[in-house]
Amino acid sequence: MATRTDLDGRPIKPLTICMIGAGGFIGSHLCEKLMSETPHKVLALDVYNDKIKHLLEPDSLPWAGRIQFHRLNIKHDSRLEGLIKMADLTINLAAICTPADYNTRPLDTIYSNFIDALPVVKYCSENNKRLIHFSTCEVYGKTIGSFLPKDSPLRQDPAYYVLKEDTSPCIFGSIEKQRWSYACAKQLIERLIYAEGAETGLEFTIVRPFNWIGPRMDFIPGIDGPSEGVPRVLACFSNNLLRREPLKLVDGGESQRTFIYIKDAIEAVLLMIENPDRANGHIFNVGNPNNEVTVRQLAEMMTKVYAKVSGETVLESPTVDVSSKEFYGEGYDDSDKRIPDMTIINKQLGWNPKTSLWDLLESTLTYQHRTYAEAIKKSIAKPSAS
Ligand SMILES: NC(=O)c1ccc[n+]([C@@H]2O[C@H](COP(=O)([O-])OP(=O)(O)OC[C@H]3O[C@@H](n4cnc5c(N)ncnc54)[C@H](O)[C@@H]3O)[C@@H](O)[C@H]2O)c1
Ligand SMILES: O=C(O)[C@H]1O[C@H](OP(=O)(O)OP(=O)(O)OC[C@H]2O[C@@H](n3ccc(=O)[nH]c3=O)[C@H](O)[C@@H]2O)[C@H](O)[C@@H](O)[C@@H]1O
Repeated sequence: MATRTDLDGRPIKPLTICMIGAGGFIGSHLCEKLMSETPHKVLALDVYNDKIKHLLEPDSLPWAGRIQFHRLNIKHDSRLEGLIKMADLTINLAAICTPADYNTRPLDTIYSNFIDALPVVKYCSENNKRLIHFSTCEVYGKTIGSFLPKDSPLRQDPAYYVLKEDTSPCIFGSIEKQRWSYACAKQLIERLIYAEGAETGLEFTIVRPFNWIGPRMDFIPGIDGPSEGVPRVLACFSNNLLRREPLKLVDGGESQRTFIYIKDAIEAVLLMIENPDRANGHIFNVGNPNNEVTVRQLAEMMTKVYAKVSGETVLESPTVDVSSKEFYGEGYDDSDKRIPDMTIINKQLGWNPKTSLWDLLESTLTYQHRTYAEAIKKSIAKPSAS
């Protein structure tokens, strides 16, 4: 492998990275990238490893020896500090991060996103280790514009909706709206990390992902996850399409999101890893402002793309409306619109997303069809056969 250089032309020394939550969606893509394109070593920590099995076995893989899996729960495992000490850099991805959990399991959500992250921050700070912590775009909550009258011309003014790391406020709903337990816990851990940076000199970078999507995201209920489980929207809609059911639009599907292809986002994380002087002390939005749609438009586009990649016809009624109470339960609320400002990441790392929503859905739904269509057919056929 040729010597890698950073954005300032300096050679990059091989690093040892302690990656917590490496077995999840983002972790699996980050491990894949680090193994195939860099000389860095990864200590991969997680409770599960199904999504990175292909990187761990067999022993003859070209990167064998550079990735080591440690099955552990950071809630209660004394090995954590030792592993952080062994590494040059810690990346913390571990979290409960599906909206269906925020209002039904708020205690677990708060513990996972705040309390369980505390020792990680402490060990990094005490041992002078760099930390890249995964937060979320949900810390912005609702836009200022959402409080204006529906017909206010100010709603068209980006100052009222574009989300900027150093100036936008964090606007959450009332305590009864337990959906915000996640955003609030993430906000507090961000504030703690920032304070460690200011008071004790912790070298940190905070990442705020804006709806990263792609293969291996979450699970398909009843196939590789619980039948009653509710994953994030990409997996919910994929599941509906695979089962030839209408896609469920929560509260009319009017909320807006910007979706980014996981592979574009991972490029940004790699730049952060390899350019500490440019990334330390910063909070970065990582999203694709050009890929904005309403959830209804996302459903329509996924329906069209899935018909193309699977060769199946589209249902007569491809979508159905459901209330948020019915779908998520009491205490659900929503972010209205999420457009990331890209000024800081552009200035510090020169990074820009590349992939259009259509293209990322085409590659992702091709993967979903190839991975799950047969298993779904079998699971549907089973009950009637028995
Ligand atoms: N995917 C996105 O677009 C997105 C958006 C915003 C924020 N994030 C944040 O990025 C991070 C990773 O997200 P993801 O989409 O990969 O989620 P994910 O659920 O796929 O991955 C999280 C991983 O952490 C592991 N984990 C959780 N608690 C643990 C514990 N106590 N000990 C050990 N491992 C534990 C889980 O087993 C899982 O494999 C999370 O912090 C999430 O809040 C992701
Ligand atoms: O990915 C992100 O950036 C963040 O956003 C997600 O939050 P959200 O975008 O609300 O979660 P999704 O489950 O992906 O839902 C997106 C929208 O689709 C809607 N939805 C979801 C599922 C469904 O079947 N139908 C449907 O209309 C939701 O109500 C919501 O408005 C999660 O909070 C986190 O994983 C993460 O922090």
